[in-house]
Amino acid sequence: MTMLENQLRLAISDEFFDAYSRLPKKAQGKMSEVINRFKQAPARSGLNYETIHNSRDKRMRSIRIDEAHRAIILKPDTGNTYILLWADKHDEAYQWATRKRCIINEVSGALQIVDVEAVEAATDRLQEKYVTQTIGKFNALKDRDLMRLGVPNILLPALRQVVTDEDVDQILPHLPTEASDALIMLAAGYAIGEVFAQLEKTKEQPPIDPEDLEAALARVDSRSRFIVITDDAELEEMLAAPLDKWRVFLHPSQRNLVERDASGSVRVLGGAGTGKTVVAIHRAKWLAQHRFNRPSDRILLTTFTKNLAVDIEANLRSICSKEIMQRIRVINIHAWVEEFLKQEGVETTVIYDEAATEQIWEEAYQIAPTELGLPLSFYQEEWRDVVVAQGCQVAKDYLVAKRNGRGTRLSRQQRQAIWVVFEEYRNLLKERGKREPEDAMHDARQILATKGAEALPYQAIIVDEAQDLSDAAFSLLRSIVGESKPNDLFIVGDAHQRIYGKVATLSRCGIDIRGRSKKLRLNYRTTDEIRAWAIAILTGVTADDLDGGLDSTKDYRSLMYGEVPIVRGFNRLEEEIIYLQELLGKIEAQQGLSSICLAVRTNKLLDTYEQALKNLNIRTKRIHRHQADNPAEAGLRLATMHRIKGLQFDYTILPGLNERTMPLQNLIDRASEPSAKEKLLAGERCLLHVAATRAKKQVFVSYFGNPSNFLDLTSHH
Ligand SMILES: Nc1ncnc2c1ncn2[C@@H]1O[C@H](COP(=O)(O)OP(=O)(O)OP(=O)(O)O)[C@@H](O)[C@H]1O
Repeated sequence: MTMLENQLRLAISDEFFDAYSRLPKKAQGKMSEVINRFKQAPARSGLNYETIHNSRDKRMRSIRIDEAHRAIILKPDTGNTYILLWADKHDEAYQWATRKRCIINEVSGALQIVDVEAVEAATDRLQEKYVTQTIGKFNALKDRDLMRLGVPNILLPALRQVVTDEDVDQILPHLPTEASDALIMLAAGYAIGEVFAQLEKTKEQPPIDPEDLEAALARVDSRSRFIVITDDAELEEMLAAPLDKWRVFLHPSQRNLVERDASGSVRVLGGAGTGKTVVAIHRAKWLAQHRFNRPSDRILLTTFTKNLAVDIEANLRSICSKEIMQRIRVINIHAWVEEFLKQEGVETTVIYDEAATEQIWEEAYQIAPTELGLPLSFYQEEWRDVVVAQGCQVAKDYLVAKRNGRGTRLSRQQRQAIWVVFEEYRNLLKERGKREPEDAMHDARQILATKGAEALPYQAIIVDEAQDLSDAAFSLLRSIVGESKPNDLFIVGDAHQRIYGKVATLSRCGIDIRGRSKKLRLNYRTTDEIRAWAIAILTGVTADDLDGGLDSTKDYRSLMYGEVPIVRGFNRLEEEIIYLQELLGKIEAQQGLSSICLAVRTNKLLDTYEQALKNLNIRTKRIHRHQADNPAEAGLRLATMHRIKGLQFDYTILPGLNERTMPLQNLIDRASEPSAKEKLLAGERCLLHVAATRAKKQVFVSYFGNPSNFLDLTSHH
């Protein structure tokens, strides 16, 4: 009899997969056999379900894996759903089981695993701390409301004792993930109504049956930690490879974005590492599977950087069938535009490197009105921040363009006089068969306007790294997918990570996200120490919400903890290199060099470090633009900070953070006016923020000579 025939079902918790991956290889093999036997016939499988004495949950049983190891399974009193929870050495497995209880939250309906012992200890600690009367931070909140947000009953007394932010930190590790999200928001000062609204819990669940495991497992909160096995092949696969949890377990805030119809375009914000890319990938799959599944349907998943597109495609492949993959096109926006123009017979080279336009700028500058006395850099900034940013094609566009954030005031006549230089620059480019990316996008849009969106197969577009796309890019994407319709655009981004200076406003590009804007708050990548350090780098930087409003980082947290980034200073490069050599040796002894990325501000610096490390016989490997990184390949990863946007590593090493390198002095000196300088400085801070947030475990920062001014701020952390 198979599982389905006798209606017995097996659910597995996310923690089980962690525990399983820590078992010795042989025990893993045995464990798989046990699962298979269970699936054949749970009641008659010959498996011995041992009761666990002193267990806080009477339904916990142990099953023998081999001589030394046991698995813990929840055997239901009623119903047919068994839940596999843990695997470990005999004594440790029993200890785990005695501490835990599996409960169905009576208000939220989620199935939750609570470490009763740890919760009791935390409650005692807080009660001892506040023996005298104090006003708890969350006292005004009703029990029922907290439970609706996912707080288990048993944690309410502890929560009532919370006074300071440190107390909140004590509680967070014991909460189910949906409730930690809510608590972070409450601690950051959100009103309960706002928390309900943002976490989509405005409606109370219908009455909950606290015995009905199956109903509980089907709820979105439970699905962040349990999977009901319906497909044997899927299970095999999950057990065979070390499980990337993002493939299976989505946070409720993530799943609510993925598996849901949207009446129009959606925008998702979230700090570094909150799973924006994960959500984009799952969304593409869901749409291709459930919404746009005719053979001719196509979904475009686009990014700003080429590397990330390559990486995303590899990840997408790991969760999609071949058939679904055929309907999803993953390509960075610039490559798409070049390909499209080529198909349309437009011969042009798109130039991405600003340095490559320098010569042409100088030629155009020859005709600049001398009476204005504006330096070339002024024209270049004005071009980038006003003309290109707002897609000005003719003088009239520029005359009415907004010049927010530009310091020097210009009269109408002056604008007219200046426009001549821009026109000349554009013409010179065209003469040489070249185009700037934004102009190429504009041209592509013009072509589409005559052909109509029906000429293209795309039913939906998903955008990652939206913060680096311009108005021209979004206007083009709108044309590609056609008139507004349900599920048309799904846009994820984070303005704190904007490193190419382009600011778009979606509403100006025909993209209306009102009522469909969401936020992700839990960092799944880095430790909270790295997150806090990287946020401190952003001091003074204001971030927008991609639609003309503001975004904040006050409710952005990580639930993993580790060491604060280590900052070391040296007098000379040679000394820094000796330090790096030692550091690399230490990490290599534990984990191999391929888990480390060394990232620096400029290509020139990268050459310097590469050479120095080669001289020391340290194996290195540069990160390529066109190739997904193969973790099996040996060697320390090397890249510029720009190149690693969207990627991640166990460790990042950020050397050469000297006074004149970060911010890059040559760049800052070119600013023609204070406001332009401010903008460049903010961009440099964002760049360091991006680099620091690539690390999962640890960040090592160093400099030689005088340190970067950005580092001062973080020393207080
Ligand atoms: N639900 C989840 N469960 C487990 N891991 C997750 C989950 N969501 C995301 N992650 C992991 O968190 C890390 C960061 O995810 P992702 O790259 O999607 O974040 P991001 O928001 O796009 O980051 P960034 O903006 O910094 O590039 C990845 O290792 C991913 O696998």
